[in-house]
Amino acid sequence: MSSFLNVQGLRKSFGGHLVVLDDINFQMEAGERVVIIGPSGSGKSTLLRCVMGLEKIDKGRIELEGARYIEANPKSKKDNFVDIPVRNKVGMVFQHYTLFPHLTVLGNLILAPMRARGESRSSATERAMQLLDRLGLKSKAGAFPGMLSGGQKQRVAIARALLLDPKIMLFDEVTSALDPELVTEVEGVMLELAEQKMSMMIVTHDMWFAKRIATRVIFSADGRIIEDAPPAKMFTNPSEPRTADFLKKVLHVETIS
Ligand SMILES: Nc1ncnc2c1ncn2[C@@H]1O[C@H](COP(=O)(O)OP(=O)(O)OP(=O)(O)O)[C@@H](O)[C@H]1O
Repeated sequence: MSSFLNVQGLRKSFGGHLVVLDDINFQMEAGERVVIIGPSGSGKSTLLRCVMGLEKIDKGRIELEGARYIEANPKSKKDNFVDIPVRNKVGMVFQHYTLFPHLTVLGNLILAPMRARGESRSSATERAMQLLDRLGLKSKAGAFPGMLSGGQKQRVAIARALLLDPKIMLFDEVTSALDPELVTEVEGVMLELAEQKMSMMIVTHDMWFAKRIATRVIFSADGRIIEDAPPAKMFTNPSEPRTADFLKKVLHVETIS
C-alpha cells in the first residue's frame, strides 16, 4: 500500500522487555495533521522518535512517499537499515529547546544545511534570513539562544527544522515547557504551517490546540493505537461517550464541545 507515511508492524522495546510500541500500523496522507494523545508513558514520544529515526526499532518498517527509510533487521539484532537522505526529509521539534548555546540564531539555522546538504554559507544565510523574517525573528539573527524567550527559542527550533525542507514535521510537546503567554506564538507558527498544508504529527496535552489543528486524532495506550478518528467526531459527538470517558480517565481533561 502506498501512503505518504506508512508505519508497518512497528515494535519498540527498551532493554528487551519493556515493550512500548507493539505492532503499530499507521498510515497518513500528505497534508494530514495527526495529533497523538494518550496517557503518560504510552509511547507517544517514542513513536515520533522512531519515525524520526532516533530509536532503534525491534520490528517493522517505515516508509515515506513509498520509499523505505527505516527497517528492522528481522534476522539479527544488528542496527536498523536507515536511508539517510529519505530520513532527512523528516523534521522534528522537541519539548526542550535543542539549540546550540554557543551559536547565534543564524549560526544554529545554517549549520545543518551547510553540513548535511553541502549548501554554501551565503545561500543558507539567505534562506535563513527569509525564514526568520517570516517568523518575525529577523532582528534576533545575531542573538544567542540564552538571550531569547522560550517561545522565541521554540520558533527558532521550528525554523531550523524547516530550513532542511522537510516533507513532514514532528512536534513533541513543543509548548509544554513554555509559560502560558508564550504558547500562542509557537502555536501560531504551527497553525501557519497547517495553512500551508504541511504534513504533521503532533504530540500535545493541549486539547484546545489539538481540536484546532488536527485533521485526525490518534489515541495511544498500552503500546497500541486504540482509536483513530477525525477530531470533530472525537471531540463533539455525544453519541460516543467512550471517547469522552477515555479523555477524562486517562488525560484528566474535560472534552471540548
Ligand atoms: N531511553 C529510554 N530508556 C528506557 N525506557 C524509556 C526510554 N525512553 C522512554 N522509555 C519508556 O518508554 C515508555 C514510553 O515513553 P514515552 O516518552 O514515549 O511516553 P509518552 O507517551 O510520550 O509519555 P509523556 O506523555 O509522559 O511524555 C515509558 O515507560 C518510558 O519510561
